[in-house]
Amino acid sequence: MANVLRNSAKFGFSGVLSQLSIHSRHGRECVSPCFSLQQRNNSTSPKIKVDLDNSTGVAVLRMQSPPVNSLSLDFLTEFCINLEKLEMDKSCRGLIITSVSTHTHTHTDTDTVTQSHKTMIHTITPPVCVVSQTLSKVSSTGLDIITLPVCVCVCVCLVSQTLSKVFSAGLDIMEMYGKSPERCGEFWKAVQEMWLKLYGSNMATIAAINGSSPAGGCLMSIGCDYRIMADNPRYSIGLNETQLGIVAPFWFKDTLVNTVGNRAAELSLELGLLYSAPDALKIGLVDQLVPEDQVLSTAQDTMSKWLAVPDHARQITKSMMRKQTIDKLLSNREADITNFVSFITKDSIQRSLRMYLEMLKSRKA
Ligand SMILES: CCC/C=C/C(=O)SCCNC(=O)CCNC(=O)[C@H](O)C(C)(C)COP(=O)([O-])OP(=O)([O-])OC[C@H]1O[C@@H](n2cnc3c(N)ncnc32)[C@H](O)[C@@H]1OP(=O)([O-])[O-]
Repeated sequence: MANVLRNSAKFGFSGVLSQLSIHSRHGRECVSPCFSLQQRNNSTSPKIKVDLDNSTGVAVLRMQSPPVNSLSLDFLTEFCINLEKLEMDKSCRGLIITSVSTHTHTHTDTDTVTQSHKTMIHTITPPVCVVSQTLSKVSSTGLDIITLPVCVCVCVCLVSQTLSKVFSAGLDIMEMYGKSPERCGEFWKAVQEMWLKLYGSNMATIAAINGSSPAGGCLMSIGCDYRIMADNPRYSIGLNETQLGIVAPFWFKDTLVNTVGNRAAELSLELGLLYSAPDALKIGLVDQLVPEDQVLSTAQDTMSKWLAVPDHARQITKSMMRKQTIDKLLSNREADITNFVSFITKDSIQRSLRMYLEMLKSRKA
């Protein structure tokens, strides 16, 4: 739809119609899907797993980037590639976004070292199991120095933490802290791209929020058409940027206003509020609460209702509702990047981010 929206500025509303009729996947032949396991297409990348059920036309995209599904440049790039692939796949009409509820990420790596040579393994999150022909060791630190015999082949097996408490912790703060202006600009462009692709998607999109969803995680959720959240007192959702001393850009704000209305958005943004699930439901930040173990099945049931509406009618309506908001960013993209870079690289903002990171770590300790 992003393309359709872009073109529609040129062609007017009838242009949207004709564009959509070209892009419409099923027109009026909308069959209420049953969620069988037939013809399943799978795609797994390190941080994201996608299962597309061709019999229903519904894809489930699971974020699986420990420890908290933070949105790094790599993550966002993978996310956008997956979204684009699904968007181009005519058999895919609906997308559910969720986090893996219990996650076991296995990674193997090999290395050759000489006697007494100390190898530092950086990229491990605990618990970690390091296995070699002569060594078997468990580390709880995630950062270990091991001494190995001559030319031994090391097999590193990583079993990561579960992600059961988090949908997404939002933008990866490490991407905004201590980075060059060029890198910050590249990162911000990827954040824009994620939102443009999601908010303008032709697919019906549902966020199955099975964990906390602050800041960028909330943006991803409100970028979808519908939100179902686990009714768990530990989870919260909201655009809490001001709590970090940073400012949510206009298109975060616009998306929130479009979701909860001006007054609730004003309170929410200025105070950087994180809402409990019931409070999020009360202001309309999420549409439905369900027990945690029913989040995905409810999303699938709900999706069948969305897909019972003829695609072209739903897409044109979505376009009418979102086009203005999307166009606003499209016509200010470069200025928005420049603005973000000059803001985020300021000493005072960097200090705020460092304090926030320290707070996160001390809270953990
Ligand atoms: C203009 C810009 C707009 C900005 C938009 C944004 O999205 S700004 C983003 C706003 N986002 C927020 O304000 C959310 C901040 N995060 C949280 O509130 C909590 O982490 C949680 C509730 C998501 C999960 O609680 P939990 O008890 O399950 O987990 P835990 O707390 O123990 O964390 C585990 C590890 O992950 C680390 N880490 C965490 N988040 C981030 C991050 N975004 N990035 C990077 N790292 C992050 C944390 O430091 C810790 O590292 P350590 O010590 O192991 O090296």
